[in-house]
Amino acid sequence: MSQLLRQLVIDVGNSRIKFVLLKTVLPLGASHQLPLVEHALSILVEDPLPWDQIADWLKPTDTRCLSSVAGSNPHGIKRVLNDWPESILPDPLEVLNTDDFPLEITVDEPRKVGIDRLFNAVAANRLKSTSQAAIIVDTGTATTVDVVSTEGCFAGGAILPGFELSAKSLHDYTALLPLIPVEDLRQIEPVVLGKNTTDAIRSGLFWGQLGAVRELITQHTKQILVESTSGEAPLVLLTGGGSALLAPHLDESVHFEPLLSLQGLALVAQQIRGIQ
Ligand SMILES: Nc1ncnc2c1ncn2[C@@H]1O[C@H](COP(=O)(O)OP(=O)(O)O)[C@@H](O)[C@H]1O
Ligand SMILES: CC(C)(COP(=O)(O)O)[C@@H](O)C(=O)NCCC(=O)O
Ligand SMILES: [K+]
Repeated sequence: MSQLLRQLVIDVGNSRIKFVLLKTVLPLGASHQLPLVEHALSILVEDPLPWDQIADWLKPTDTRCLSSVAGSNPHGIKRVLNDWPESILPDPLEVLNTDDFPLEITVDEPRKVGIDRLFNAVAANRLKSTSQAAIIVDTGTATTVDVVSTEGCFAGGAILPGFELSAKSLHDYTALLPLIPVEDLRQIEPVVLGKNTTDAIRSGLFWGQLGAVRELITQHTKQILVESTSGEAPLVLLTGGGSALLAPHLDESVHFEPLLSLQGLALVAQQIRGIQ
């Protein structure tokens, strides 16, 4: 008989905290599936925590619900845990660390890799075929462009400033450049040839980030194909808070999965519980 597993997962990043309620139908069927998103919201790290709204997500059912908290921002995680409303949200509460789950990590210092990058790799392993590598673009505070090997190992990648961080550093480290809100990039596609300071910054932020991501995908793909025995093109996944801006401009073969690391976190919690 099939059973429904609900999971509340919370990913605490450097800019935003993401809250997602996911459901998985057990036993797991086709392997190429991620937990399904029922509800999602994100707040700035300093905003009040939206516990009442999350409790409302859980009200309509009495299905069991696992909750997990993790992310790349230890200070933010502490705030979430200290504020945890035990009376309205379900225990048990799992707080995941890099050591908590099985994923081969072939980099110099595995323990130093951001856990959000590893959750992406776990989710990518669910989506890719066993003869294929994966490239994951995650546009958050930092943008990461990472590689998962054909064998499913987190193999490393590249880290660069994301949209908002780039905008902020142009303003903070120059005398004359204004702060450009990232919302400006969402509203209209920036012109390439900026005729004033603001348009020139918008152009650099948008087309520069897009160009960097494209080039890193190209370089990773080249390397993957050199090392590959199957010759299969990698699965390219796009995620993170800024991913909707890039999605329309990337190749159609790129898979847009805006909540990939939260789904990866849910999969890891399932593994730890022996649910899969
Ligand atoms: N609601 C939003 N309004 C404006 N920008 C957003 C929003 N959500 C995400 N972003 C963009 O995404 C980035 C944050 O993405 P996210 O993946 O949540 O980052 P992190 O995990 O580092 O907190 C911001 O820097 C911003 O560029
Ligand atoms: C690269 C990151 C800052 C990305 O975090 P985010 O932008 O999602 O908040 C984070 O994964 C991190 O702090 N990593 C530690 C260093 C590493 O991954 O090698
Ligand atoms: K991230």
